[in-house]
Amino acid sequence: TQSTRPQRLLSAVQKNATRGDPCSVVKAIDQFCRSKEWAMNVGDEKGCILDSVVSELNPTTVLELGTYCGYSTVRIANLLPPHAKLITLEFNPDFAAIARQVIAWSGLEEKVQLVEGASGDLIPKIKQDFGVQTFDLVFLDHWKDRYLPDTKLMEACGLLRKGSILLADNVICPGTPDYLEYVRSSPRYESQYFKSHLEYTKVEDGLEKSVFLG
Ligand SMILES: Nc1ncnc2c1ncn2[C@@H]1O[C@H](/C=C/CNC(=O)c2cc([N+](=O)[O-])cc(O)c2O)[C@@H](O)[C@H]1O
Ligand SMILES: [Mg+2]
Repeated sequence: TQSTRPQRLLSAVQKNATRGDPCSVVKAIDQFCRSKEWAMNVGDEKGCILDSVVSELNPTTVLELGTYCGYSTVRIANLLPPHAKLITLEFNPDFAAIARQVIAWSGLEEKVQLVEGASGDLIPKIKQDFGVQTFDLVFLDHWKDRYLPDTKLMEACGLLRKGSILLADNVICPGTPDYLEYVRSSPRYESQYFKSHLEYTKVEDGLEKSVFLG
Protein backbone atom coordinates (compact mmCIF):
# COMPACT_ATOMS: atom_id res chain seq x y z
CA THR A 1 0.00 0.00 0.00
CA GLN A 2 1.09 3.58 -0.67
CA SER A 3 2.70 5.37 2.26
CA THR A 4 1.31 8.72 3.40
CA ARG A 5 3.30 11.95 3.60
CA PRO A 6 3.34 11.86 7.43
CA GLN A 7 4.68 8.28 7.25
CA ARG A 8 7.43 9.42 4.85
CA LEU A 9 8.20 12.36 7.16
CA LEU A 10 8.54 9.97 10.12
CA SER A 11 10.85 7.70 8.09
CA ALA A 12 13.04 10.70 7.30
CA VAL A 13 13.27 11.47 11.04
CA GLN A 14 14.14 7.86 11.92
CA LYS A 15 16.73 7.79 9.15
CA ASN A 16 18.37 11.20 9.58
CA ALA A 17 17.83 12.30 13.19
CA THR A 18 19.59 11.10 16.34
CA ARG A 19 17.30 9.48 18.90
CA GLY A 20 16.97 11.73 21.94
CA ASP A 21 18.18 14.82 20.11
CA PRO A 22 15.22 17.18 19.53
CA CYS A 23 17.22 19.63 17.42
CA SER A 24 18.22 16.87 14.99
CA VAL A 25 14.54 15.86 14.70
CA VAL A 26 13.53 19.45 13.85
CA LYS A 27 16.39 19.72 11.32
CA ALA A 28 15.48 16.39 9.70
CA ILE A 29 11.86 17.47 9.21
CA ASP A 30 12.83 20.87 7.79
CA GLN A 31 15.31 19.20 5.42
CA PHE A 32 12.63 16.70 4.32
CA CYS A 33 10.12 19.51 3.70
CA ARG A 34 12.64 21.66 1.79
CA SER A 35 14.20 18.93 -0.32
CA LYS A 36 11.55 16.20 -0.63
CA GLU A 37 7.93 17.12 0.19
CA TRP A 38 6.34 20.30 1.53
CA ALA A 39 4.33 19.71 4.71
CA MET A 40 2.31 22.10 6.88
CA ASN A 41 4.75 22.37 9.80
CA VAL A 42 5.30 25.84 11.24
CA GLY A 43 8.79 25.46 9.76
CA ASP A 44 12.23 26.91 10.50
CA GLU A 45 11.61 30.62 9.86
CA LYS A 46 8.36 30.98 11.85
CA GLY A 47 9.78 28.33 14.21
CA CYS A 48 12.46 30.78 15.33
CA ILE A 49 9.74 33.30 16.26
CA LEU A 50 7.88 30.52 18.12
CA ASP A 51 11.12 29.64 19.94
CA SER A 52 11.72 33.24 21.02
CA VAL A 53 8.16 33.62 22.38
CA VAL A 54 8.48 30.33 24.32
CA SER A 55 11.97 31.13 25.65
CA GLU A 56 10.95 34.62 26.77
CA LEU A 57 7.78 33.33 28.48
CA ASN A 58 9.31 30.20 30.04
CA PRO A 59 5.82 28.67 30.38
CA THR A 60 4.94 25.78 32.69
CA THR A 61 1.60 25.00 31.03
CA VAL A 62 1.24 25.01 27.23
CA LEU A 63 -1.68 23.97 25.01
CA GLU A 64 -1.17 23.20 21.30
CA LEU A 65 -4.19 22.93 18.99
CA GLY A 66 -3.37 20.71 16.01
CA THR A 67 -0.39 18.40 16.52
CA TYR A 68 -0.16 17.13 12.92
CA CYS A 69 3.26 15.35 12.83
CA GLY A 70 4.54 16.88 16.06
CA TYR A 71 7.08 19.33 14.59
CA SER A 72 6.02 22.34 16.69
CA THR A 73 5.33 20.03 19.62
CA VAL A 74 9.02 19.05 19.62
CA ARG A 75 10.18 22.66 19.09
CA ILE A 76 8.13 23.88 22.07
CA ALA A 77 8.78 20.93 24.41
CA ASN A 78 12.52 21.23 23.79
CA LEU A 79 12.48 24.71 25.35
CA LEU A 80 10.29 23.95 28.38
CA PRO A 81 11.69 23.97 31.92
CA PRO A 82 11.62 20.68 33.89
CA HIS A 83 8.14 19.69 35.15
CA ALA A 84 6.49 21.93 32.55
CA LYS A 85 3.61 20.31 30.63
CA LEU A 86 2.63 20.59 26.97
CA ILE A 87 -0.83 19.26 26.11
CA THR A 88 -1.35 18.86 22.36
CA LEU A 89 -4.72 18.03 20.76
CA GLU A 90 -5.04 16.10 17.50
CA PHE A 91 -8.23 14.55 16.14
CA ASN A 92 -6.80 12.55 13.22
CA PRO A 93 -5.68 9.17 14.64
CA ASP A 94 -3.21 8.56 11.81
CA PHE A 95 -1.50 11.92 12.36
CA ALA A 96 -1.56 11.34 16.14
CA ALA A 97 0.16 7.97 15.69
CA ILE A 98 2.92 9.56 13.60
CA ALA A 99 3.31 12.47 16.02
CA ARG A 100 3.70 10.11 19.00
CA GLN A 101 6.63 8.44 17.23
CA VAL A 102 8.23 11.77 16.26
CA ILE A 103 7.90 12.98 19.87
CA ALA A 104 9.31 9.68 21.16
CA TRP A 105 12.26 9.88 18.75
CA SER A 106 13.08 13.32 20.14
CA GLY A 107 13.02 11.90 23.69
CA LEU A 108 10.53 14.48 24.94
CA GLU A 109 7.60 12.18 25.85
CA GLU A 110 7.87 13.20 29.54
CA LYS A 111 6.93 16.79 28.73
CA VAL A 112 4.19 16.07 26.20
CA GLN A 113 0.65 14.77 26.58
CA LEU A 114 -0.86 14.12 23.15
CA VAL A 115 -4.66 13.79 23.45
CA GLU A 116 -6.64 12.42 20.52
CA GLY A 117 -9.89 14.21 19.87
CA ALA A 118 -11.48 17.42 18.64
CA SER A 119 -10.55 20.64 20.43
CA GLY A 120 -14.24 21.61 20.73
CA ASP A 121 -14.91 18.44 22.71
CA LEU A 122 -11.67 18.34 24.72
CA ILE A 123 -11.24 21.98 25.81
CA PRO A 124 -14.23 21.84 28.21
CA LYS A 125 -12.73 18.73 29.83
CA ILE A 126 -9.18 19.97 30.36
CA LYS A 127 -9.57 21.33 33.91
CA GLN A 128 -11.15 18.14 35.26
CA ASP A 129 -9.34 15.53 33.14
CA PHE A 130 -5.84 16.95 32.72
CA GLY A 131 -5.27 18.81 35.96
CA VAL A 132 -4.46 22.12 34.30
CA GLN A 133 -6.24 25.22 35.59
CA THR A 134 -4.93 27.84 33.17
CA PHE A 135 -2.42 27.93 30.29
CA ASP A 136 0.57 30.25 30.13
CA LEU A 137 0.75 29.75 26.36
CA VAL A 138 -1.60 28.43 23.65
CA PHE A 139 -0.23 27.69 20.15
CA LEU A 140 -3.03 27.66 17.55
CA ASP A 141 -2.22 25.74 14.36
CA HIS A 142 -5.29 23.62 13.59
CA TRP A 143 -8.12 24.25 11.10
CA LYS A 144 -8.17 27.99 10.59
CA ASP A 145 -11.94 28.36 11.08
CA ARG A 146 -11.55 26.85 14.56
CA TYR A 147 -9.20 29.52 15.94
CA LEU A 148 -11.97 31.95 16.94
CA PRO A 149 -14.55 29.50 18.32
CA ASP A 150 -11.86 27.69 20.31
CA THR A 151 -10.50 30.97 21.70
CA LYS A 152 -13.98 31.92 22.88
CA LEU A 153 -14.37 28.42 24.32
CA MET A 154 -11.07 28.70 26.23
CA GLU A 155 -12.23 32.04 27.64
CA ALA A 156 -15.58 30.54 28.66
CA CYS A 157 -13.89 27.53 30.30
CA GLY A 158 -11.62 29.80 32.35
CA LEU A 159 -8.46 28.38 30.80
CA LEU A 160 -6.91 31.82 30.22
CA ARG A 161 -5.62 34.11 32.98
CA LYS A 162 -4.28 37.67 32.94
CA GLY A 163 -1.05 37.40 30.95
CA SER A 164 -1.84 34.15 29.09
CA ILE A 165 -0.43 34.30 25.58
CA LEU A 166 -2.12 33.06 22.39
CA LEU A 167 0.30 32.49 19.51
CA ALA A 168 -1.47 31.82 16.21
CA ASP A 169 0.12 30.42 13.04
CA ASN A 170 -1.05 31.27 9.48
CA VAL A 171 -2.90 34.48 10.25
CA ILE A 172 -2.09 35.65 6.67
CA CYS A 173 -1.77 32.37 4.73
CA PRO A 174 -4.08 30.45 4.66
CA GLY A 175 -5.45 33.25 6.87
CA THR A 176 -7.72 33.50 9.90
CA PRO A 177 -9.59 36.78 9.27
CA ASP A 178 -12.33 36.41 11.88
CA TYR A 179 -9.80 35.43 14.60
CA LEU A 180 -7.46 38.30 13.66
CA GLU A 181 -10.31 40.83 13.74
CA TYR A 182 -11.35 39.54 17.16
CA VAL A 183 -7.98 39.62 18.94
CA ARG A 184 -7.02 42.94 17.34
CA SER A 185 -10.27 44.75 18.21
CA SER A 186 -11.15 43.18 21.58
CA PRO A 187 -10.19 45.27 24.64
CA ARG A 188 -9.37 41.95 26.36
CA TYR A 189 -6.30 41.33 24.16
CA GLU A 190 -3.08 43.15 23.33
CA SER A 191 -2.02 41.84 19.90
CA GLN A 192 1.24 41.95 17.93
CA TYR A 193 1.96 40.64 14.41
CA PHE A 194 5.27 38.93 13.61
CA LYS A 195 5.73 39.11 9.85
CA SER A 196 7.39 36.06 8.29
CA HIS A 197 6.83 33.62 5.42
CA LEU A 198 4.73 30.54 4.85
CA GLU A 199 6.87 27.56 5.79
CA TYR A 200 9.50 26.63 3.20
CA THR A 201 8.24 29.31 0.75
CA LYS A 202 8.59 33.04 -0.07
CA VAL A 203 4.86 33.67 0.41
CA GLU A 204 4.03 36.12 3.19
CA ASP A 205 2.62 34.68 6.40
CA GLY A 206 3.08 35.47 10.07
CA LEU A 207 2.32 34.72 13.69
CA GLU A 208 -0.05 36.80 15.81
CA LYS A 209 0.88 37.02 19.50
CA SER A 210 -2.04 38.08 21.69
CA VAL A 211 -1.81 38.66 25.44
CA PHE A 212 -5.05 38.03 27.35
CA LEU A 213 -5.64 40.99 29.68
CA GLY A 214 -8.18 39.22 31.92
N1 LIG B 1 -10.60 20.93 15.96
C1 LIG B 1 -9.48 20.19 15.94
N2 LIG B 1 -9.12 19.48 17.01
C2 LIG B 1 -7.97 18.75 16.98
N3 LIG B 1 -7.15 18.65 15.90
C3 LIG B 1 -7.52 19.34 14.82
C4 LIG B 1 -8.67 20.14 14.77
N4 LIG B 1 -8.75 20.73 13.56
C5 LIG B 1 -7.68 20.30 12.85
N5 LIG B 1 -6.94 19.45 13.62
C6 LIG B 1 -5.68 18.84 13.22
O1 LIG B 1 -4.74 19.90 13.07
C7 LIG B 1 -4.04 19.78 11.83
C8 LIG B 1 -4.59 20.76 10.86
C9 LIG B 1 -3.92 21.84 10.56
C10 LIG B 1 -4.48 22.83 9.58
N6 LIG B 1 -3.38 23.61 9.05
C11 LIG B 1 -3.45 24.10 7.83
O2 LIG B 1 -4.45 23.97 7.12
C12 LIG B 1 -2.26 24.80 7.28
C13 LIG B 1 -2.23 25.03 5.91
C14 LIG B 1 -1.13 25.67 5.37
N7 LIG B 1 -1.11 25.90 3.97
O3 LIG B 1 -2.09 25.50 3.27
O4 LIG B 1 -0.15 26.53 3.44
C15 LIG B 1 -0.04 26.08 6.15
C16 LIG B 1 -0.10 25.84 7.54
O5 LIG B 1 0.92 26.22 8.37
C17 LIG B 1 -1.20 25.22 8.11
O6 LIG B 1 -1.21 25.05 9.48
C18 LIG B 1 -4.31 18.36 11.37
O7 LIG B 1 -3.39 17.48 11.98
C19 LIG B 1 -5.73 18.13 11.87
O8 LIG B 1 -6.03 16.77 12.03
MG1 LIG C 1 0.33 26.21 10.40
